[in-house]
Amino acid sequence: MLYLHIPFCHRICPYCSFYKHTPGQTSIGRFIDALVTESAARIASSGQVPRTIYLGGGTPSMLSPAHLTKLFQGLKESIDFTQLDDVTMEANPATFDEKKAALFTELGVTRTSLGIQSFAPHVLKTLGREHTPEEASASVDMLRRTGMRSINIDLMFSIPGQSLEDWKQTLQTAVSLEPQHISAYNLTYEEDTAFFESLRKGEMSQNEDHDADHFHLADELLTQAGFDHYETSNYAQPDHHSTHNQGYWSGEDYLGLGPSAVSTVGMVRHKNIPDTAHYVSQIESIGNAIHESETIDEEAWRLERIALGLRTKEGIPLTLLDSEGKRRALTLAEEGLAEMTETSLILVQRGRALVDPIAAELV
Ligand SMILES: C[S@@+](CC[C@H](N)C(=O)[O-])C[C@H]1O[C@@H](n2cnc3c(N)ncnc32)[C@H](O)[C@@H]1O
Ligand SMILES: C[S@@+](CC[C@H](N)C(=O)[O-])C[C@H]1O[C@@H](n2cnc3c(N)ncnc32)[C@H](O)[C@@H]1O
Ligand code: SF4
Repeated sequence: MLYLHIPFCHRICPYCSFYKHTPGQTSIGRFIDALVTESAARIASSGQVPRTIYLGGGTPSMLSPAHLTKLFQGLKESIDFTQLDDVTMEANPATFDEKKAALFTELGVTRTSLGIQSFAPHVLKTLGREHTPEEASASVDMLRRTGMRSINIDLMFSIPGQSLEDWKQTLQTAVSLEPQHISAYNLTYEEDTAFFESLRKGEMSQNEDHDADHFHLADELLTQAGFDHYETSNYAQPDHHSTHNQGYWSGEDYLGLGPSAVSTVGMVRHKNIPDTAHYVSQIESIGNAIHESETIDEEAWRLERIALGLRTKEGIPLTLLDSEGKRRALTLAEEGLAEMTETSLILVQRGRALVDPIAAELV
């Protein structure tokens, strides 16, 4: 698995804590050279043969056709694209036209994840998004017309000012566009964001009842529309589950390259420097941009497997739980929040909305 971080955005959304910035004076050509150099070097030194590639960000779709072509040509020098199961690229509506959409497929992208967030104009405004609902729908149509194998739509819920009816209409519009995958994220107030600051000042407030109501509505409506609710925030049509993201949840090794990207190979986690200018100069001078490294001990690994595994519909193997955890798991089953099989603990519908506090209780 290979993750590549493209840190550029046209505008910074007030809820987003991922590493990103406007391009400013960055030489994007030099950045792409650095990413290609780093990919070849880290693939060779780790012995990892990627089966999936994920281009995230930031906003990879805002790269120009020439820069996208340069990036993919460079990657193809060290990666055999015929051996890949899946190549995902994140895209924002209104950052590509039909010609660029056709180029995505031509270059080898098989799955596009579109950050639509909402189809309600007032919610898009609260989120500081640049696109209109019409542009979002047009982007989905454009990708489909150019033969994209799999289209994901990212949506967000429990946003201040978003009623349950707004959320229902957003879900219905998303379903009517017939994407193969929908991600529905509960808004989180991440530190160092404008939303977090508004929450701290009391200008925004969190409402756990809204969180649960919006979660259950998505579960009901999307499941009825034929989607498999395979992870807390993810719904897929048959055979369109994200293999790359499933790799993260099941604890596979992965390489994460580009500024701020995280890798985990053989219980060692590396994080690249979250600064594009430093990233480029370090790759050019010493060939890597690793900023933090840690060996994950067994206990930390166990806790991570529980927190991520409980989010999936397969649940967690009981062998991950200590005796106290097993006792708590039995209580969860008695309370109707989980199901215990001979080998696994799986959250049932009522428990799935409470996955984070339940995971905290089990460890
Ligand atoms: C890193 S963003 C990149 C996608 C793309 N740039 C965009 O904005 O459409 C990936 C997704 O994470 C989700 N996301 C980002 N910040 C979030 C937050 N604070 N709470 C919940 N979901 C969030 C959004 O749905 C977003 O589409
Ligand atoms: C929030 S998820 C959205 C996934 C999307 N819903 C889908 O189905 O493909 C993707 C984001 O997670 C972050 N991300 C994923 N893998 C990463 C890694 N290895 N290192 C750093 N960030 C990563 C990036 O910001 C990326 O844009
Ligand atoms: S949500 Fe997407 S477009 Fe908005 S700042 Fe984050 S990465 Fe950029």
